Amino acid sequence: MVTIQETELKEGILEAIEKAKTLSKLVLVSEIQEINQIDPLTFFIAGHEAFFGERFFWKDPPDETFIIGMGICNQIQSDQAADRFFHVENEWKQLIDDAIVMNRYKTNAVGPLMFGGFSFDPLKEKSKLWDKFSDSQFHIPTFMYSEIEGKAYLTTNVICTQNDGESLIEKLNTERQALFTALHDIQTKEIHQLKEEIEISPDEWKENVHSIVKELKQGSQLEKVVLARETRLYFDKPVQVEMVLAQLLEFQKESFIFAFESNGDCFIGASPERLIKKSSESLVTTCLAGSIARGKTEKEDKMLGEELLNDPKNQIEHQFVVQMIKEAMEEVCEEVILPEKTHLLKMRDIQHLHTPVIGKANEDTSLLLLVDRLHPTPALGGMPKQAAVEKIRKVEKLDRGFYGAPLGWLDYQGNGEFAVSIRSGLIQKDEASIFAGCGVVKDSNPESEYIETKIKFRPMLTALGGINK
Ligand SMILES: C=C(O[C@H]1C=CC=C(C(=O)O)[C@@H]1O)C(=O)O
Ligand SMILES: [Mg+2]
Repeated sequence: MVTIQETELKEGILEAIEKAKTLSKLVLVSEIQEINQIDPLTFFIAGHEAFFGERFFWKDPPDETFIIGMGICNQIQSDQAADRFFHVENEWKQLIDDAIVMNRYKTNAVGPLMFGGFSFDPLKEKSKLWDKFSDSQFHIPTFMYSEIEGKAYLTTNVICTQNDGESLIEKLNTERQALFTALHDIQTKEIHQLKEEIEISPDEWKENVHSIVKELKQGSQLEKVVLARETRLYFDKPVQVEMVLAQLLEFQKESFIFAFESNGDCFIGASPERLIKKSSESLVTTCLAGSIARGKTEKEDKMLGEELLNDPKNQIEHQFVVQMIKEAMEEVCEEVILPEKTHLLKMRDIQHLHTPVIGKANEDTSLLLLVDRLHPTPALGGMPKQAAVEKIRKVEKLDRGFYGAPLGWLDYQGNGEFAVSIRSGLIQKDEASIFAGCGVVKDSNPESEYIETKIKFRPMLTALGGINK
């Protein structure tokens, strides 16, 4: 049980109400305390009754950072396409500029933090699929459990207005107590079963790959276009997000694992791809493109890895990403370091060509500025960026929504991390959509690319119960 330091939070709230009166605006109060570790998934499950639809879950690949949010204390959302990254950053700054933060810890990812992301392309014609999400959507949680390098913290955030009074403190305390009581009363529920799996227009997708290959060969300005597709799944009862998360945590340990609930739907996945991480001035990003299956034996797996490393088509696909990310990083960094040789990154179902890139950011470089500069990398868009995005907008049947786009967190000190939200799906009660795409270059073959997307569906399909483990 956490001991709640009521007095500190109370003082903060009373101060914030006064400040709200003086400034005639909302004031955010944030209290942070170190607590005993709680299993992150258990904390997420504990919010099922009281905070369903208002939760998020985040884990990074080395298991250094777990962030679980409950309740929406405030949100930043918009469907505005122009300058959307700048717009979100501005709103965030305005909120935290006047915030009262009671933080004695020198740790990232505690205190005021917003979690969320952006759609892949705000100019794509909208379908019903993503009507529960805005093009830019971030939640500032009421309660947040952060586990950072083995230490655990609880943040409590509250927005105060000039009309609030002491009853706000009582309400918050009751909610917080209920959440911690629920930790000891986790009930197992009957698991959903997959009834039907429908690939959306696979032949049309292959036709699209074929046409793009033809265009690339004819010497258009385009050099690479990533094409994605969808599989729709039907279940016998509502999908239990918690069970899917448990599966992802068990089988996709090398990935970012995320869940983001919004208005009853849940965007969830296990992505191996980091877009950008910022901790003070230190930056880390990843070039990830070029894929092959895992082998059934160690020997076969090694052989496949070697084949991938030496395959010209996959190397070209990968090098477009390296080229673009290197350029982007050089614009905003004092120094950029990347290995000379491409590495392999192996997950349970797939292996990729991988080039990690690190840099030291110039002083005025913000995380969202970097997200803006990098999204979409040629691992999800293509080369050149603008022409590829326009091509995808025109020919792709899928409304990508949040798939393939930046998803992650930003704290009040400017630190944070965004993944590229691939190997993901959208859960909608007793239905779900899962997404997968492929980098199409001159030497692509529609059938092989199709098989590659089949492999990329596997992490989500397994987690949803569609493939026996
Ligand atoms: C677009 C996806 O993967 C990207 C990331 C790694 C490898 C890729 C590839 O080899 O095509 C893709 O560029 C996806 O998983 O949906
Ligand atoms: Mg590929």
